[in-house]
Amino acid sequence: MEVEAFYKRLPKIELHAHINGSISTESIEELLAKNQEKGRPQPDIEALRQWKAKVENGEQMTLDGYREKNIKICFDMFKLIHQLVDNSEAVAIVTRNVIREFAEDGVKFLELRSTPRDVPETGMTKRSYIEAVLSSIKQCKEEGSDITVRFLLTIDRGRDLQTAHETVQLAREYQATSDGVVVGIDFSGDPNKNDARQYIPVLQEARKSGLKLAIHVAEIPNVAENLSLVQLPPDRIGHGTFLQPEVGGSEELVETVGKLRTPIELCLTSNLVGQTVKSFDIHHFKYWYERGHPCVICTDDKGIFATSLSQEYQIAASTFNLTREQMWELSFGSIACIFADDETKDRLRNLWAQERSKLQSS
Ligand SMILES: CNc1ncnc2c1ncn2[C@@H]1O[C@H](COP(=O)(O)O)[C@@H](O)[C@H]1O
Ligand SMILES: [Zn+2]
Repeated sequence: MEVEAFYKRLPKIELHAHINGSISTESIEELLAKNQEKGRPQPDIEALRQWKAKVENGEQMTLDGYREKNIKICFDMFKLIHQLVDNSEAVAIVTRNVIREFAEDGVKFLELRSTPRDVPETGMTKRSYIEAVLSSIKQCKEEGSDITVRFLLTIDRGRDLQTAHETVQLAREYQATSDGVVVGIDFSGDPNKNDARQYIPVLQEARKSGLKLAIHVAEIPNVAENLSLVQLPPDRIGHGTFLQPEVGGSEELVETVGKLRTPIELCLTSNLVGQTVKSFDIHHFKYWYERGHPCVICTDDKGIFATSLSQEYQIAASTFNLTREQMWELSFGSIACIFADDETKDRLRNLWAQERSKLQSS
């Protein structure tokens, strides 16, 4: 079987996908058409179009030494997307499309994450935002999509503590009423903003309520901050780019994460385009994978980085010379890292076994 077809057919787990960062070009067009139809003002997203065109052509990847700049541009892109996704209907459309796109790419279990926003001009509240996401997850389930979806509410480190606290309150509320769909908290946002340590009590409070914690750690170097975050400890680490001493982390960071065996969500293209990693061959995936540490390959923002999960698997396999068998094990091993009960994990493991025999016979 062709490489591309193999990685698409391989059953996969996606655990690190920001809803708005995952927006496809088709969704952008759909939202613009909707605005037109309803006579709503169109946001100026020319810079977003240009960025997407460049990333699709691989142009952003050739930049060197532009870490701060590229990461900064990513956050400017999120602002533009947020201008377009400024009402509950748009949130529902993007979520529905993102789920369908991941399902189409062979993802069988998906944890989405998103920052609840209110936009008074359109009447969107944080609650209607969350409900729009939940309604699309429900709709996809009712349509019989071959994918299980869970939802994490995002605390944006660029916003204040009060907002973070409110997000935890909302997560608690929906954890109790969403039929098991809301399972935890994602801590993310511009890593250059604020001191993450101030959010630790709020994150601890979330954990006390039984919410799982997926925390962006070491997206940029900062030993003191990152040490406090890994010592929480989170249930999963996002990125973990600067944990090792060789890249500006520390022995203590590596030892702590290694001892706790905190799974790491690794997003190769995201780090390359964001320029926190200079080339695929030196991506920290290699370090953690070779140590036998729990590693999960993820996309982060497939819309902003013009990628797909099957493409990320393909990149990891070709960069590090991994066999299809090893990639299979990587995908299978990711089941252990999902935020779900043992019954769900067992169901997925059975599904993987079925898919394996189908793949072998084709
Ligand atoms: C590039 N690496 C990253 N590092 C940190 N935070 C990121 C991120 N990529 C995305 N986000 C976070 O997700 C939001 C967009 O999705 P939602 O509107 O929440 O669905 C961004 O505004 C940012 O806060
Ligand atoms: Zn992320």
